[in-house]
Amino acid sequence: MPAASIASTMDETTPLENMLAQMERAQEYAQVDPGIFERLKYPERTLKVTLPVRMDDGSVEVFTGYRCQFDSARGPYKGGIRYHPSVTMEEVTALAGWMTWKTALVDLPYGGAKGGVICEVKEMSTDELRRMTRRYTEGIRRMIGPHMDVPAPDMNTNPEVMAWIMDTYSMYEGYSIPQVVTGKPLSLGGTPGRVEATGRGVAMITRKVFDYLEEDLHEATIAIQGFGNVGNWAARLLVEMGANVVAVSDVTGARYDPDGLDLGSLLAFSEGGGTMEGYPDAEFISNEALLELDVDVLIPAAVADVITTDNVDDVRASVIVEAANGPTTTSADDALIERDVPVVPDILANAGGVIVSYLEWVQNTQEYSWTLSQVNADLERRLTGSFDEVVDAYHRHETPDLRTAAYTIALRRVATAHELRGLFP
Ligand SMILES: NC(=O)c1ccc[n+]([C@@H]2O[C@H](COP(=O)([O-])OP(=O)(O)OC[C@H]3O[C@@H](n4cnc5c(N)ncnc54)[C@H](O)[C@@H]3O)[C@@H](O)[C@H]2O)c1
Repeated sequence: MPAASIASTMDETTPLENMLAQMERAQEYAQVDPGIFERLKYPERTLKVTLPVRMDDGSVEVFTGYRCQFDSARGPYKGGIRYHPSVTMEEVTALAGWMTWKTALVDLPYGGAKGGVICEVKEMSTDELRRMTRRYTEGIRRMIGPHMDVPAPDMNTNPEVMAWIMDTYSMYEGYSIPQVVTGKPLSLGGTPGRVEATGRGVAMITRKVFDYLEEDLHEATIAIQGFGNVGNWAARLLVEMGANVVAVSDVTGARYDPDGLDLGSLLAFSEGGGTMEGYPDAEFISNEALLELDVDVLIPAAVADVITTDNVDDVRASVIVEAANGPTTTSADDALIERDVPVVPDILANAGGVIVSYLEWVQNTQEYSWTLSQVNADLERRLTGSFDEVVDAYHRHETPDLRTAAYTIALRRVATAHELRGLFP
């Protein structure tokens, strides 16, 4: 059983229940129209697709996939596609809801969506993954489109997978439509800066929260759960900013060195296909132990529901920056509020990815391209501006935490769009 599922069964709430509780808590401050608030608790639609795929040995395996479109009041649906054994319709719905609040919080002209396929990519060849991706794209192609719903990468999907989706969609339409997905390879209309955007945003937000707390990021100790796209870029950029990354993990476990890890060697090892379990240096500890390290910053950057009532009392970090979606359950949040531990919520901390996805889509739509420094400057402007808005709302509304402040802003923006558009018909 994957660790993610173990964590969720031990805790009392699911990601969807956590999201609804986060909305309820913010409604006290957002005070949006009760009818609109009721509407915002449910997705507009979710498609379940059955995907028969020819495997390399000639057999046929049948996969299940989903695409949930949560809300489109502010613009086309936007959200990643995840390949993971723990994908469920309920999890995809929560992730689509979080995308809705995230795009609203950072003020992008988008709604929210999410997709997922239940599969174990480590056990599949590239050809099998490509055939599954094409079949999934065929399954959801009536829902997606450059002005309708624009997918992007998430866990275990990458620019190559986006290229297959773009190709399959374009084949059906009869001409090339790069802007149907973001996170594409550079030579297919991808933007410089997209691959590292989420990790860069996490690093920028960590620096920003340190400035806000009037603490020095230089030499601050940092533990990061998950050393995939988001975790490894956040680690590199935080080290560039002078911080001390002392622990990182993947699904096999964590490596810990209180004096700071040799990140270059870890990156080379993992890029060569190595796992934390097989890495020869630094102390090997469990993912659970990483979450409980006495560090300045804890960055969960893997799966949902890892900070729960079971371990929250043992979490000793002074600040938590949520790079993963939904890493903290509602009751764990209550304990962190009680202890005054600042948590930068996922819908703000990991919004760098969707911001640069938006910049990619804008470039594709305008058939024009930007430089890396233009992209990074725009990312920083939007993300740090959103952080300031959240801090302002936190003080102005006297919300219990930054998450409630972020949701208050997001709920009001989405509700205003619904109010202005009116109830159909
Ligand atoms: N990629 C993006 O642009 C993006 C944007 C916003 C949010 N996120 C979120 O960030 C998180 C990580 O995404 P990613 O793109 O880096 O994925 P990834 O697949 O590149 O990396 C995931 C990492 O988590 C580890 N992992 C998987 N299951 C684990 C478990 N049960 N316990 C501990 N570690 C585990 C993997 O070994 C890997 O190191 C996800 O929650 C995702 O939704 C990603």
